[in-house]
Parts: sequence; structure tokens; C-alpha cells
Amino acid sequence: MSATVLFRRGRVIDPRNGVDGVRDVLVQDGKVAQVSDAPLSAPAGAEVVDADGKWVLPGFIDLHVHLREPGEEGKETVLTGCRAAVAGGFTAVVAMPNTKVVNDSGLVTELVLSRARAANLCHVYPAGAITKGLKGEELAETGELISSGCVAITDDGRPVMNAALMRRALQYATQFGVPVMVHEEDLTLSAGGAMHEGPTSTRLGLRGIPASAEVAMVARDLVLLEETKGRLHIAHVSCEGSVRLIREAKRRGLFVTAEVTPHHLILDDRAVGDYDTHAKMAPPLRADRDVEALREAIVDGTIDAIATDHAPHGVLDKQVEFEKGINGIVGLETALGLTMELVHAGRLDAKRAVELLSHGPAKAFGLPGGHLAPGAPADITVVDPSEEWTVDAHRFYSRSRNTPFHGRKQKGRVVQTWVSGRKVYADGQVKESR
Ligand SMILES: O=C1C[C@@H](C(=O)O)NC(=O)N1
Repeated sequence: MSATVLFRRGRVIDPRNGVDGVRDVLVQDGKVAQVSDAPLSAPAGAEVVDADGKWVLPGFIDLHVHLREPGEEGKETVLTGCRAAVAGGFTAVVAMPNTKVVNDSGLVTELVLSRARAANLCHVYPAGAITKGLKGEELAETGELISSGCVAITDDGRPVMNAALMRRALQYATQFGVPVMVHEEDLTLSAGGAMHEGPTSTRLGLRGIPASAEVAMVARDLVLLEETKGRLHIAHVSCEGSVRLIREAKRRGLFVTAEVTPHHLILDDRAVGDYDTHAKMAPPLRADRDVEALREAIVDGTIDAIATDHAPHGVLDKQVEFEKGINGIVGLETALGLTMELVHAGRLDAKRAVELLSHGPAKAFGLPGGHLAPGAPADITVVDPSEEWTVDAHRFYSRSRNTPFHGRKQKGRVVQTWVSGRKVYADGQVKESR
């Protein structure tokens, strides 16, 4: 049930609508009803949220989440992933198709959507596969995927190595008005690599993945984008060379958007330390110069969104030799804290940080939400910007705990999450209504 709610005297940061100041926000019937400079009186029966000293924000939208259902429910399910999402302040997530069965058909899309309806916590938007079975050989039924509810197509986890196929995917997806989301990795350059190629990989004696494995594919796809006049979204950008190409493509007016993960903004390849598989992911953590370039790119608008690439894996996937460790880390419950590190360090202003987590992703994929104008869905995240806390992976709502950030001190925490005017997370508890 969505009640009448009054968020009182919070700092409302709504970048799309140019709002940054103390406001009252009234929510009715699952929508934002009023945003007011002057204090509002609470309608009879309204729940009042004292937001003094807190930030009242458009709900966060994560363009890149692995929910693992169907097929790997031991790592995550749609339900446990949605719990982790709302605990992290996310009111909407885009679910990657590299499940087992792959989401390359309307049937799997509908299954994910029905699990999301049953979870009834946050919005879940499935992404469908570009190619059947993610094999990179034959296009999946793009039209069927989109009419069943997919908001993008992607082979995430794998690149589309066949350029002709990629070109056709861009042509098709454009007709349906959805972005092609790409995992940029030239497999002939990354083959056998376990981490970024640089002094640290040399010291550890690990085969490296050069930055060119990503940059060369970004270059190829921007050429194809220009030719097809399609719509391209570049997932988890990790290096300086990619940033430079995307910046230039945007300047020339190509329809390209891009995301970066919190971990690529915070850590460099030295985090692999002593063969720590919790610092292993695709693309790998890069050099400090790349991290610096990514930080500049989120500020200047080259990057549109912070997306977590939440990638749950089991203990046995990680407690192995580094080369055998599986790629990926969970991210939903640490994204805000890590982003706030950049805000507190003066590297990112609060308004832009909020934009990267809300309006930026909404705009990139054409999703509802991401702002708080009257009439917008009442998807709202309340943050205490000064609460200090320590990441404890054992307390994650996610079914998996694979994070390099366990024990890290954070300042800034999600205190409440509201979806369509319903409180789904508060006081450290997910509020289920199934
Ligand atoms: O692209 C990907 C896929 C993901 C996964 O675990 O599915 N893990 C990663 O680290 N990168």
C-alpha cells in the first residue's frame, strides 16, 4: 500500500530539475505530489519522515546487476538481489542476461519479471542477450526480447567479437529504440590474462590484460555506431584510452553513453596485493593513471552513470589460485559509501554524484524515475551523509559476500529507501510485502 508521506526539511538534491536545497517533499498515491521551499503541513494520516540533516534523493538506478536467476540461485536470486538493491538505496536495477539459462528469449525475460513482481521490492528491468546463448554467433530474437520487457541488449560478461554481428545488433536495436550495451574486451588481447598488465602483474608473475583489449573494442564499436547511427552503451569503462575515445565521440554527437563502477573509481591494480581474488574482475582494476582519468570523466560528463556490476559469486569461486578465481564482486550495498569517498575528498560534488546514480542512468536507458518533480514516481533514497560505518560483508542482504571492501570505513549511508511511495528499507531492515 502506498501511503501519504511527508519528507520534512531534508536537503533535496534533484539534478534533473536543478534543485539543491532544503525542501519538504509530499508523496501521494505512489508519486511525488509537491516539493516545497516552505514547510508543508502534513495531511491527516500522513507518515512524516524527519529528514533534517539528511539528503532526500531520487532513488538510485543501477544499469548493471547480475541477479543470477535462473540457474545460479546459490549465488543470488531476484529476491535476494532486490533486497541488496534497496539496502543500497537502489530503487531500480537492470538485470544482466548471463544467467543459466541465458536470457535470450521472451520466456526467460518473463520469468525474471515474474520473480521481480513476487519480490515486490524494487523495479527490475531485464536486459536481453545480443546473441543466442551469448555465443557470439547468431543474433537472439531482439524484437521478442524487447516486447517481453527488455530495456537493452547485451552479451555482458563477453564481448561480441564478430564485428559484422555487432553492426547488425546496432541496426536492429536502434529500430526498437533500445541501447546495445557492450562489454569491451578483445579476447585475442586478453587471452590468458588474470589482471591488468603492468608492474604489479609483472611482480606477481601473472599474465596481464593490456588496456588495448578494451580500448581497441571501444574504437571498433564507435566506428560501427557512427555508421549505423545506433545507440551504444559502454559498460564498466576501465581505462584512460576508452575515456578519451568516448569523450571525442560525444563531442561529435554520437549517441553513446557509458558507465563506470565504484571499484574502478576507488581501487587500482595494486589492490590485487597478495593475489587477492576479491580484486579480480572483468575488466580488471587498472593503473592509477586510469583511475584518475575515470574520476575526471565522471565530473566532465564523459561518463553518464555509476553502475555497480554487482556480480555475486560463492566462496569456492574465490578461494582458489588467482588465475582460477572467477571474475566479479558484489556492489549494491557498497556503492553509495564508495561514491561518498569521492564526495568527501572533494573530487565529486554531491549534486553530480546524485546525478550519476539517478538521472544519469535513467536518461541513458530511457527509464522512468531519476528525478523528483511532481508526478514522478515516488522512488526516493534518504541518505545520512555523515553517518560513519564499517562495511561488514557478513551483514549483506546479498546472498554472496565477495567484496574487497569488507572492513572498510565509510562515511555516508543509506537510511531509507522508498519505491512507488512504499517504504522498502529503513533502520537497517528490508521491509517485505509479498
Ligand atoms: O563482465 C563481467 C561479468 C561478471 C559476472 O560475474 O557475471 N563479472 C565480472 O567481473 N565482469
